[in-house]
Amino acid sequence: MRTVCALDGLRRGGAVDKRPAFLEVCTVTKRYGGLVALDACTLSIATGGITGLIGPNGAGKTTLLNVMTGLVRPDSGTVHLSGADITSLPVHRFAEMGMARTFQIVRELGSLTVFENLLLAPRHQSGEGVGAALFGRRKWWAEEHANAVRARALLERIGLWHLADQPSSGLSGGQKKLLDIARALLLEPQLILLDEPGAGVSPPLKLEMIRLVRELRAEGVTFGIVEHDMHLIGELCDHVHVMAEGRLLVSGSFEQISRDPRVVEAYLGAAA
Ligand SMILES: Nc1ncnc2c1ncn2[C@@H]1O[C@H](COP(=O)(O)OP(=O)(O)OP(=O)(O)O)[C@@H](O)[C@H]1O
Repeated sequence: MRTVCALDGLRRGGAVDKRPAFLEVCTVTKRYGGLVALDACTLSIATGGITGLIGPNGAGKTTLLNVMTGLVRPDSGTVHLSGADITSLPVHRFAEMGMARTFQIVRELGSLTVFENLLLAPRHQSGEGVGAALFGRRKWWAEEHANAVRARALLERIGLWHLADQPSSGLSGGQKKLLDIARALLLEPQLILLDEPGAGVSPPLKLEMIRLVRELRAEGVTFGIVEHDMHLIGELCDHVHVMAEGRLLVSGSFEQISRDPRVVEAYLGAAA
């Protein structure tokens, strides 16, 4: 697989990830009025790895995730998946291309049970148009059965099967985050982008999350993780990009970026 855009990280110092890129953003700029949320940002997520995206508040991490998943269109620059330019694709095509994501704040589906939440999550399946209703009923039932089996298997995997019939509004913050990952997994993605998976999650469930992400990576899933929890980043990520003011500041292993004075300065500057 070729790398599409020249890696600015080389010029910025730190260690460049030499593995093939699964997802690349090339000189992406996004403005909100006079505010530059992303400023010619270039970085990549390596195939089969767990890449961390960190940076102080307002650095542009969530905006970048939104651009990567088609929710926000960049003013300029491109997004490439396995070398193909996907910048202008409609948002639903991103899932078909093998991408799924979770959100910083889990969408509330309060009155549904935990199991229903998974059954009603978007997934790849046959259309439900008139043609499908007339000719595809048997196939539709087979798919619904397979979906239920899969939903159960996923709930067992994330340790929430015993809560399947409970309203999802009663779940803890961490359980909701795990359920959101399970919803993403229904798409059978090759790449999952997690937006602050550790926020509001208790230490035992954080361990559960670490175990799940490692297990999925071993099965071949690629991850991109936006996170403020440095313990989670250190435990999971084989490569970390540090963003500041809409740009890539420095990249490297967790150990490398932890001792980089520019990283310390970016965080202290934001706190000042
Ligand atoms: N829809 C929007 N309209 C206007 N400004 C926005 C919008 N989305 C983001 N911004 C601004 O863009 C900048 C980058 O925001 P973004 O949420 O991407 O940062 P972040 O690194 O994810 O921050 P945090 O760690 O606090 O979540 C911020 O100054 C933010 O206020």
